[in-house]
Amino acid sequence: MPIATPEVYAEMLDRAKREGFAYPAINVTSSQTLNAALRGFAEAESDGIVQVSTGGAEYLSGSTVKDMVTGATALAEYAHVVADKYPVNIALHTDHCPKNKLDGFVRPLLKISQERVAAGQNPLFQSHMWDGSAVPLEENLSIATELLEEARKANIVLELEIGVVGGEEDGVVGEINEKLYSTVEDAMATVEALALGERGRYILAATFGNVHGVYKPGHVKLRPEVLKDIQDAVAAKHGQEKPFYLVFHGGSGSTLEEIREAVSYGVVKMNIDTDTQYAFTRPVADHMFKNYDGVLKVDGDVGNKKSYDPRSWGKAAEQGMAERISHACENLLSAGKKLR
Ligand SMILES: O=C(CO)COP(=O)(O)O
Ligand SMILES: O=C[C@H](O)COP(=O)(O)O
Ligand SMILES: [Zn+2]
Ligand SMILES: [Zn+2]
Repeated sequence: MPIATPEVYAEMLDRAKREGFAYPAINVTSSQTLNAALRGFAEAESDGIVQVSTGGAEYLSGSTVKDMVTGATALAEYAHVVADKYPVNIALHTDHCPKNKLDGFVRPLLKISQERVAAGQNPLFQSHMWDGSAVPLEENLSIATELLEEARKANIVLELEIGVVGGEEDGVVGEINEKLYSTVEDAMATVEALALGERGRYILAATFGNVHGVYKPGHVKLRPEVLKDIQDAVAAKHGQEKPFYLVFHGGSGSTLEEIREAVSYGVVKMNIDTDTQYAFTRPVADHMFKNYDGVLKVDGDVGNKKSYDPRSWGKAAEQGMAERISHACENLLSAGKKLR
């Protein structure tokens, strides 16, 4: 299928909320991890979301070039070509973008899509995230208002974040505190500033103890009921059931119970990176250890071309990552639900 059009993406999100499932959103950093994601979604017969972080985009441009817009554009153009060969709908998204990177990432990408739409084409990406969790809520929502209008002009969905996700991204490392839980007041202020879709479509990363990465059991305390409280409070005031389309960050390492409970409160997108990174790298480690004297020229020998050809271990890596993604589709109940 071609990459999801704005209409198909809207239908994907609406259907997920209506039918109570969510899409995995998989971070990719190369054509190969993208191919793995497409394969994983196709094998699960699930539509899905592929996303690029600012660091991923920089890496994609070439590790010495380091230009986020170049890398994100290249990945998206490549995806627009190869996605055609898979029987599922894939939306392209960009992940966490803090304030100091907006001018070098989300704003120029929005401009590229606005130009495409003005020329009668579809946008390059279907959604972008503005991560204002490091600035005060008022400023977060004021920047969100401006970006929502720009996104609307390009038929793009905006993701925003209230509360803070733990881990490297938001600089909250090691500590678990109340900032990791969004409040009903934050949610009310969000609706005040952005309405509920009438001024442009957005999805909301409301946090409930989420932390990026995988930790030993007991470290992360997810409280999905925070999402229910937020949905119920806004529903009571605005008369819409489950008003927000919610995003679950830090999906790696979460239990099936936590995932299913969050989905039941209106999560439509769950980000997974760390677990799929491991699933890609694990078979490579296996290959290198098992073929030690093939990938290395041990004791003056010549090694084995078949062992060090990047395709030989790359295929195993893709398969490992694809399997983890199919598993995520089952956990999130998107498996078997591809639109058409
Ligand atoms: O939230 C994420 C990307 O935005 C992914 O988090 P994990 O690496 O914990 O899965
Ligand atoms: O937001 C978290 C994702 O895992 C992205 O990570 P990254 O910035 O290292 O690419
Ligand atoms: Zn954040
Ligand atoms: Zn995240």
